[in-house]
Amino acid sequence: MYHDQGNYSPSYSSRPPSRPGSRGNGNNYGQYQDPMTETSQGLHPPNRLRVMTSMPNLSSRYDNSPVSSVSSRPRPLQPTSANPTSSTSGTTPKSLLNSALHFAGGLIPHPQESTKHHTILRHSPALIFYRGPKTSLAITIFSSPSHPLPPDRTLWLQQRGFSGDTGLKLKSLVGATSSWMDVTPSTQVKVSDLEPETSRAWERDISKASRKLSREMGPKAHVPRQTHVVRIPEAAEDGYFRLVLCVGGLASGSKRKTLCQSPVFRVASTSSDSSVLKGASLSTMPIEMGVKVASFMASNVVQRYAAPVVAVADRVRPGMIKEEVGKRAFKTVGKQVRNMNGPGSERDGTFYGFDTAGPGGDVMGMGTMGTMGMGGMVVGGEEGPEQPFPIKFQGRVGTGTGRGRMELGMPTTNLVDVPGDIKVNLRGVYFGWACVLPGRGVDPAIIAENCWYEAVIMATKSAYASVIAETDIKVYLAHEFGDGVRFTDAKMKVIVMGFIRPEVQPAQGTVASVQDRLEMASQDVMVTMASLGRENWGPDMTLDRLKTAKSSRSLGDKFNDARTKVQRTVEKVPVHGVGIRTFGGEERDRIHGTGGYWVAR
Ligand SMILES: Cc1cc2nc3c(=O)[nH]c(=O)nc-3n(C[C@H](O)[C@H](O)[C@H](O)COP(=O)(O)O)c2cc1C
Ligand SMILES: Nc1ncnc2c1ncn2[C@@H]1O[C@H](COP(=O)(O)OP(=O)(O)O)[C@@H](O)[C@H]1O
Repeated sequence: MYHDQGNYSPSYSSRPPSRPGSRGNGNNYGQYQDPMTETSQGLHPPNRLRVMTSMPNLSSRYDNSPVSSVSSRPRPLQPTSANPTSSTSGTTPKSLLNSALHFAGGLIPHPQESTKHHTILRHSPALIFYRGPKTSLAITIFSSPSHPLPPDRTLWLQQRGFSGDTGLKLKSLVGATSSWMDVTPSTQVKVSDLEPETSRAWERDISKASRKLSREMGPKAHVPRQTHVVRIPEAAEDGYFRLVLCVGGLASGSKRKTLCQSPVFRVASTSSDSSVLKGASLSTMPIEMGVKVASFMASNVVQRYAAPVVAVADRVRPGMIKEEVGKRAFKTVGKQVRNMNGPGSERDGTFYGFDTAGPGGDVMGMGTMGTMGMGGMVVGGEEGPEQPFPIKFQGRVGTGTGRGRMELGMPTTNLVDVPGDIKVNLRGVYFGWACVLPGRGVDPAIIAENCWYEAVIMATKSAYASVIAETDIKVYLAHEFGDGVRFTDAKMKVIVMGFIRPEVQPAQGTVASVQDRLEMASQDVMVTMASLGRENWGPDMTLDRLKTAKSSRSLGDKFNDARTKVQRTVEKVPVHGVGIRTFGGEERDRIHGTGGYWVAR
């Protein structure tokens, strides 16, 4: 702790968990909930004829009037944020979009398509609202017992009515010459990694589809093999798509062979979009009515939330994202670290006596390991943090699980509402300073204002399967606040000063023993205390430095700063959640990579 006489004395006494609870929802947009996850209690899709004829009565149908829900299973799209306890009425963007989603989603009556040996079942509704880099589609692949899925199976996104700008973008993004885009999910996860509500909904879909397949093709003609959550790249824009299951065609260099295709689906944002009817056929026409309804309702409401920000964003649009991304020194440093085979990685392995897991796939930037002096106890040089550190951000204290407190005697704060770029770029164990802001959840007698504590910051693989590679951020403050003290919901500022080590992931299906975790944790705390105890590593000096770095910038740089700020604001406004496309989708695609995940059945 800084400006305090208290000694650090970790308490390792075991106490029972007092409040087991959930983690943050992994949503970058704070409290905002994904409209797609709220459909489970939503509206019963009106009958087909009404779709075509009821448009003039929309306002009376959707303005404030709760409409009774007859049934509807959850429509899983986003396993990290399923929230079945939602309202079905009102004029919030989400409830309006829900209505529209059900309104339109029930209209295309082909949730599965089969060939002789393969079936693709679509779990997601036919109408998928754009939700930024997390736009995704869930399917389950079935195949006949004689045709298990080959390991080199691939999934491709094919746009119907593919042309114009979108075509060019897709091509430039994948460097391909055709309109097919490889969207094979990058990560395999276990069923236990899935959000339970979502998992159950998929299982219900699978049982229903299995029964239908048995009736139509004979008992057990096709059996479930894999469920895929495919990330729909932003470059795909609005329009009609289907997924095509193939074998070969990637690095293997072999020719791509089509096995089966998914039912068609529609990706729609609420931006005014001339491609609305592109790719639509007679059988999909009704859905367009739904989309129009949704756009009409959502854009009216969303305008109030997002219009000012989007307007500003549009003015500063050119090149902004490039600058933003270019400024991410993380990337370069991350690469350096990844290239550091040899001394650095060996040190981590032996230092903690574990096999260390490096950053996965597309995760950028682990930060810098600095130099280890003083018998391996400090990170970084005497002159203070090295680029890209210090990195400052803020989050909110979420609910804990009680596990760390009980098992290690070390409670850790699960930080939620952390900016998306932090969750995407940090991966591993870091050290720095943290300050709990006065206000909600904070007893001023226990936590003084403006008090910076030495902190271990853990950016670990997200607890639930997620469409893009994000981390959960946990903070351990090197201070004993007393028995059972919590500051849930408080705001916390964090300054990351340096990188200690990659996260240690024990072998799949196992957890590190309490003793090993305690060993790692106490080593981290010691490195943190020793490193931050040096002259140029204090919080005040760091804050001054951060300020000076800003004030010594040229006017041009400052202008860039301002633009970055606008960009951040845009990213924070839940525009993606309500289906508005902002600029920079392609850059985001590059950052997030193919994304997606799959489970074996
Ligand atoms: C400073 C610190 C570092 C830790 N590092 C690791 C680690 O690398 N791997 C691991 O499996 N557990 C590690 N742990 C232990 C778990 O993260 C611990 O069980 C966690 O605090 C429990 O929180 P949770 O229930 O929210 O997951 C560490 C704990 C602390 C306090
Ligand atoms: N030294 C500390 N570091 C971080 N959080 C602390 C500390 N002391 C108390 N807390 C509080 O305790 C909570 C975590 O404890 P708990 O809910 O038992 O979860 P866990 O055991 O999962 O870490 C934090 O959210 C925070 O409010």
